[in-house]
Amino acid sequence: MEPEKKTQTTSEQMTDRDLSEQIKKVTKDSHVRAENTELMLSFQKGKVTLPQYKLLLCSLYEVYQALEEELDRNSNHPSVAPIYFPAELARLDAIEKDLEYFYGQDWREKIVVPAATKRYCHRLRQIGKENPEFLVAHAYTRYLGDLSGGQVLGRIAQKSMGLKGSEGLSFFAFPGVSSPNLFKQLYRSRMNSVELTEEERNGVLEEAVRAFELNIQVFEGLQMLASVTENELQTCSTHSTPVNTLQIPGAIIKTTPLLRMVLGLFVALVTVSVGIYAF
Ligand code: HEM
Repeated sequence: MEPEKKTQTTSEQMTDRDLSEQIKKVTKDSHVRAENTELMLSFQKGKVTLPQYKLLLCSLYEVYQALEEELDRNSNHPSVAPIYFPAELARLDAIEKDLEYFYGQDWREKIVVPAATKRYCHRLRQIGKENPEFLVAHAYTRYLGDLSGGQVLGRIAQKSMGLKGSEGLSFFAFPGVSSPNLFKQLYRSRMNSVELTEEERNGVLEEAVRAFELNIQVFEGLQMLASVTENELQTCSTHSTPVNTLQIPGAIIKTTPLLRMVLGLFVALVTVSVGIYAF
């Protein structure tokens, strides 16, 4: 039998059969696409605006809430236990802190997300119930991304939005991880220790590509939402009383009664104007 090919990295011994290598390989093109979305390009060029960043935080809140709830619920599952690192990686509390900083104490009532974010969360909850072994693909995509490019992006974001210190940027900080590179090595070795059948392994690899795709769709949805909200709909929403949603193509915005009234008046005015013009 042919020996497994070894790939030497700085201090790790990897084989082509390692999940961490396979997953990196199958998502390589998706990573390039994700990096080149308009939103990520704005980040890299130091052009991310505060409204864009606030909207991104809203979506990250929903995504990490779903991801971390499903990881917690399945923490004893044999495919999840090895990669379960809530103390080091969990992002939800940090995002909540940032949202409170930007939106104030009633931030929960101001969450605005594109429809793509809802789809991403729906998928996370579905696999949490039906295929918990796929959670490794989603945890990899988000957490290793946050520990890699995310670190640079945090510093750029701080500069481009003129934020002082680390306020509003908790999302990028991992106080429980002293060396992101060493931690990534540990994480990869834990991924490689997950026992998967051939079918499950293929499912995980497919799911990783899907995870990147879902992220790309969120970024595209956010870009669209930012252009609509920047001028008109900056303060939206209420979570109390039944949640109301306003559908603009590809987006879900929770609206206040006042906002709905203003929009209603606007539509009525346009209708009357068109009527007068036609007359
Ligand atoms: C501005 C956008 C981005 C930049 C500049 C960036 C940059 C990087 C860099 C420099 C690495 C380290 C590569 C290595 O160690 O070989 C990395 C790794 C990674 N990134 Fe990104 N990234 C970006 C966006 C994203 C997004 C949007 C995601 C996912 C949603 C993502 C997921 C990952 C993952 C999972 C890894 C770990 C790869 C591995 O070692 O297996 N990245 N990124």
